[in-house]
Amino acid sequence: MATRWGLCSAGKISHDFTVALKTLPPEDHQVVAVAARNLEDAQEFASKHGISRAYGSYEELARDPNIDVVYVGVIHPYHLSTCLLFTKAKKNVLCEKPLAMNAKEVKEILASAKMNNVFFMEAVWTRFFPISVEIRRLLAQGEVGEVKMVRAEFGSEQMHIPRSVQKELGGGALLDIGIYCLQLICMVYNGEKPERIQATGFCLETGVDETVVVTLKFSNNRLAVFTCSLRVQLPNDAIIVGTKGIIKIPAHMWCPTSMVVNGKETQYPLPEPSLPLNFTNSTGLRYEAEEVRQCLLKGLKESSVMSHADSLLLAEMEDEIRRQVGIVYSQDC
Ligand SMILES: NC(=O)C1=CN([C@@H]2O[C@H](COP(=O)(O)OP(=O)(O)OC[C@H]3O[C@@H](n4cnc5c(N)ncnc54)[C@H](OP(=O)(O)O)[C@@H]3O)[C@@H](O)[C@H]2O)C=CC1
Ligand SMILES: O=C(O)[C@H](O)[C@H](O)[C@H](O)CO
Repeated sequence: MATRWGLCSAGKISHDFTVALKTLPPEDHQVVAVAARNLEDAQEFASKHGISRAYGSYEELARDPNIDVVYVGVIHPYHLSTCLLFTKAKKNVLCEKPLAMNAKEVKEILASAKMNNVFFMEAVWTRFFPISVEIRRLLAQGEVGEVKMVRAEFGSEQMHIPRSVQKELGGGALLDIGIYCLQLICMVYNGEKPERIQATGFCLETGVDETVVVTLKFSNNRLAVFTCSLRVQLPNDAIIVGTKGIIKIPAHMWCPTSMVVNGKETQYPLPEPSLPLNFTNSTGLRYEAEEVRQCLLKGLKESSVMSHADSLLLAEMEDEIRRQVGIVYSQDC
């Protein structure tokens, strides 16, 4: 039976997610409903994508009994309220990254998911790409020895995008794109808490971070460094250096289609989209969707690849980095 998806928002990433689902077998994944703040937006989205039900409020989606899982694609200041709405309505949820504005909100969401006994996952889509699966296999089998250094970058010019730069819309490089570097580091170091985090950077006049550089020290003198920026395009690659070898992830490290292991490159092409996409390589959103389906089929409440503990660790590290750089959201007060 197909997994029946309901979409919360008719925005840009909801469009890409829907296009990505269409690259999977229709007997496995169906979008059956979309909800937006305005009914006209939901209806327009539904007609563009051939979705049967359109709602003019998120509450109506929460009341729809014929949905297996809700995809939350609203901007991040609204992740807390929407996730609580759906978990309390006993809906399984896949919520876009970052899961929330801070660790306090993340804890509230995860507690509600647990209390209501629903599946819940932060949509860190990178973790489900075939390259990420292969990296985890290579690391587990010791192919590059003990990892001593991870370096990652994500910088792109986003000064014209309101939600990237305005504080009340959840702007800031770290939460929007730095999170991809941080999640890679956490994945490689197996969810270990760093012994030390040192962050430096600066804010825009709006009070959100434009560019941040972070170094992290883990046990046994293992290091990581990452840069994120809303101002400049960076090489946007990543490298994992072990005592016996090197894994390189060329751009775009957050949605990779090629990898170089000890000098040997392998390509992992993505399926072509049926409609133009808003973001780079978005048909790769299919892999996280399939992970959700597999978890639901097994009756799991969380994914072992992007667990609740992984989301909390990310949020706590983001809080610490923001504390050092001086980025404060209204949600922190
Ligand atoms: N995994 C990935 O590759 C990507 C993930 N993302 C994540 O997805 C989320 C949405 O990003 P994106 O789609 O680009 O954002 P959009 O600007 O397209 O907004 C998404 C939706 O959020 C709601 N929204 C927007 N502004 C407001 C507001 N001022 N007040 C209340 N609700 C608002 C709207 O919902 P409605 O339709 O109901 O009106 C809107 O459609 C972010 O959290 C982002 O981090 C974004 C891009 C790529
Ligand atoms: O998750 C992402 O990839 C980012 O949110 C977007 O791609 C970025 O903000 C460009 O708008």
